[in-house]
Amino acid sequence: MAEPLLELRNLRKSYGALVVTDDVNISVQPGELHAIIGPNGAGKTTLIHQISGMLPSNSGQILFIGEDISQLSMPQRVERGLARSFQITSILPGFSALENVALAVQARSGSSFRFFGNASRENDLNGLAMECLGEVGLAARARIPAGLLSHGEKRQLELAVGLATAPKLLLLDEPLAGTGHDESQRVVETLRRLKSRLTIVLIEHDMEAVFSLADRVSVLVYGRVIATDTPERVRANPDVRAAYLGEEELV
Ligand SMILES: Nc1ncnc2c1ncn2[C@@H]1O[C@H](COP(=O)(O)OP(=O)(O)OP(=O)(O)O)[C@@H](O)[C@H]1O
Repeated sequence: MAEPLLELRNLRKSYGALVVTDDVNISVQPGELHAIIGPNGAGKTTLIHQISGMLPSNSGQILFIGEDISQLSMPQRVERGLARSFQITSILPGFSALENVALAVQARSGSSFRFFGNASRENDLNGLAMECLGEVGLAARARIPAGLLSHGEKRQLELAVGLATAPKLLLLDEPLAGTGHDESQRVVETLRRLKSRLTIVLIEHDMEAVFSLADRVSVLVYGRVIATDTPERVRANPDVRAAYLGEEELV
């Protein structure tokens, strides 16, 4: 196997006596879509927070492209190409879809845009932002105020904002949550397109989507990884099936 793009080594997070992620070891290969599934409260969101730098870990290491990034801040991780999609709550409803993405492009580009005149700067920003919107299938909705987009379109906009940071790896926390059937199909198609050029770590409760998109799946139960394998093998794994009894159906 190639050198992993992202490697979690013995990662752990606890709140007092409650151990939320416990000795987590996961390797994400370049180009793969690696899903992390698990019953409610298994620690999936906490793990994404630890990887993105939103939450410090109690122990363990996070290696990204061979570098130990465990002590880096969230912006430093984004700079290195490790981004998470921003939640709907971070979208500015009064600004158009294009402006939302352009702001994210500007944040990434920092000073490099200062040297352009205003008009050309705006053209460059908008051009890059339009590319991101095009990738998620929202180009036709670029001028609509974000607050007027449907729920599914807002989730696509979150993806575009994530893409604006030019990531090598995108962390996605439940991108299908709250979407209807048609909308979720659109987001799945977008993810299928993105996975051809990006490495993706996906947390998702929609098992149909997970099993159709993922190259490999890690299963987290009570903060521990009980299996990492292809979707077919994970689905057939008796420990995984037992962990899911009474939970979401494993399709
Ligand atoms: N700040 C916190 N303080 C104390 N306990 C917390 C905190 N954040 C999360 N937890 C606990 O950690 C456990 C894992 O939560 P987490 O949200 O990571 O799980 P999850 O797998 O993402 O769940 P879900 O699938 O329901 O979103 C839960 O028992 C939760 O109550």
